[in-house]
Amino acid sequence: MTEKEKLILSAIRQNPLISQKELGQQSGMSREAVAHHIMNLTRKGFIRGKGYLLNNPLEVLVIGGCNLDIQGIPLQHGQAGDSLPGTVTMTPGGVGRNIAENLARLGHQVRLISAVGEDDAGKQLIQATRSAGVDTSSIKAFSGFRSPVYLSVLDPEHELLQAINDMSVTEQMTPEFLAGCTPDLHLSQALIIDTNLSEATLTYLFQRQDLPPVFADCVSAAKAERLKPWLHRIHTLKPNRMEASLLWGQEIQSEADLPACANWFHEQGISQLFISLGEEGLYASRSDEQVLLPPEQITVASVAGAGDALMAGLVHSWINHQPLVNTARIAQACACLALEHHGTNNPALSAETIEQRINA
Ligand SMILES: Nc1ncnc2c1ncn2[C@@H]1O[C@H](COP(=O)(O)OP(=O)(O)O)[C@@H](O)[C@H]1O
Ligand SMILES: O=c1[nH]cc([C@@H]2O[C@H](COP(=O)(O)O)[C@@H](O)[C@H]2O)c(=O)[nH]1
Repeated sequence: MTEKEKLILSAIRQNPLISQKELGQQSGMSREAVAHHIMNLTRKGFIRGKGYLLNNPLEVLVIGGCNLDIQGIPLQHGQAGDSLPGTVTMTPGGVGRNIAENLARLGHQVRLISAVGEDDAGKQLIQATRSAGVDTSSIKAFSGFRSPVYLSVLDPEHELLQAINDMSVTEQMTPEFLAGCTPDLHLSQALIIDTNLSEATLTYLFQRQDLPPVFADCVSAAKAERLKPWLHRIHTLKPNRMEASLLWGQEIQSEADLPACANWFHEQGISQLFISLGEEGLYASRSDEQVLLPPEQITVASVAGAGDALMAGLVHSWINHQPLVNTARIAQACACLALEHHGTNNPALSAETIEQRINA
């Protein structure tokens, strides 16, 4: 797509009923030149027809992991090295996929770029993600690979004991692969990435000049380090306490350390920082405003997916121009809904449920 075509497409995206004359005035081109570019955009498949209806209007793009989550919870404590009766569940997961699913449930147009294996698990993951309302046309099934699996074992109180991720196919999301599925990157209102992406792929993305605001999820302490060279390119970052300490290079020992930590992130170029503090709530910071939100009193059914639902709430609030305190409350409500559900994502999530919850 040429620069002029990009200009025209983004003006049409803002106002699909815009006239060719107005397009010409906005872009400094003659009406004839505009008509020519519109014809080319239609030919290339970006415009569907009269009225300039955009093909696949994209609000949010998510690039990240798509996993099968297998979770085991024993009924009682036991000895290490022994097996125990309990429940084992299998649900769709993966940080990027979870965020995309939650965003679709919150009512947004969202496309997920991800990689699975050419196997039954991959088919089920794509099907479940599509049923939740996500555009799955950019999830590729790679032959010769198994779909990614995240295996977690909780204790009888539902706290995470240990988890293992087996995600080699995720490495297939190479710069070349991403280049092929992101010609329209500049059209989305936000790009959400997770650190399941390799360092080379993150480097490719962060060096692009057509990035919309980037929301980054650290995924885990082991993977958070991948973001360190790119903090100046990130609009919104959501680390938990451990991940924030690791990136900051100092340990957050108490509440009193949070403002200094947030300042450091803002100095690196982050506009919005949200540190998830587990059962201690959520710390939110923009350069001129900070808030420490106390936790909601809830009964936790499963800890998995809370941070991902929180991230979806952050994107949702940003698209809706919410002030910081509302943003934190909405995002925390999304996280709590995930925590109250047995499984990674709560199908009861919607913009209405969240509004009712924060106004209750
Ligand atoms: N036990 C809990 N009770 C109440 N709220 C919780 C609890 N655990 C987490 N939360 C809420 O969910 C958010 C995300 O959870 P957390 O486990 O910190 O996410 P992450 O996946 O980022 O580590 C927290 O910031 C907090 O608001
Ligand atoms: O290295 C990774 N670990 C874990 C996940 C995903 O993170 C979710 C659970 O993490 P949390 O409890 O932090 O929300 C699961 O869906 C799991 O598949 C992932 O994408 N990559």
